Amino acid sequence: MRTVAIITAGGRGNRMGQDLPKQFLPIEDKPAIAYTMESLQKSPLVDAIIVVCIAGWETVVQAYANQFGITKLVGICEGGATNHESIENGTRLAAQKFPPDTLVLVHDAARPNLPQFVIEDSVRVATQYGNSVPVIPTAEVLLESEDGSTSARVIERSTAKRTQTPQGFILSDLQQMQAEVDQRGIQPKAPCEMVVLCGKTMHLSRGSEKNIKLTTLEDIDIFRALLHAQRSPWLKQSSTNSQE
Ligand SMILES: C[C@](O)(CO)[C@H](O)COP(=O)(O)O
Repeated sequence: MRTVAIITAGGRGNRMGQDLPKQFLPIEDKPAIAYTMESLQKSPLVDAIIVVCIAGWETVVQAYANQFGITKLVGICEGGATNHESIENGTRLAAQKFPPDTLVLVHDAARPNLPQFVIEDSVRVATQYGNSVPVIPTAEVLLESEDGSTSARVIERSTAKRTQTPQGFILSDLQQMQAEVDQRGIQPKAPCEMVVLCGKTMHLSRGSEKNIKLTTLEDIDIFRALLHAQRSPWLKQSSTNSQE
């Protein structure tokens, strides 16, 4: 079975408050999306990469791919108005190039620090069960708030999971579920939500605290710190921390 990664880089990243979209921000010596593409390029489990990006940025993505040796890039397409529509565009392109039983890994461009074991476990679980979503436990007590300033409800922490990407699916299943939610007029926030909305079970794989999603400027600081820690030759790196 072949595996294709769809990197979603179609968002504007308004919460970052920068002129450049967050996935294109230069961090240390390269743009965020270059780190993301490199992680998937490096994985022996990934055969091909498709990038879904903001209209007009296609040539920039191709230039970065050339610059950073992303030889697995097989296609770039335009994003949609929502994350769901962007994933649909990427899925359509994947379906033009690969057979229906292809394993698809949908990954956020804004997660540039993707550990190899997270890819491996996502592929393992999706191959075994038909889908996968990397998750991490919730360390904090969770309060639900309707108005943003008060709360009267605690969410059970032990069963709450924080979801990440890459989320794995069989290409034909992904297309079927997208058709179903479109027909029902629903816009899921993430593919794992779509699966649940379609009445199916999502299978959990191992995520990592290091698989950070760049959302605010604080996340850039954390990513920089992670890069420095990973580059420190005198520190032993753990890739399988039990908390991850
Ligand atoms: C897919 C995701 O990363 C799972 O945690 C998350 O839902 C993406 O959210 P975004 O608002 O589209 O960045």
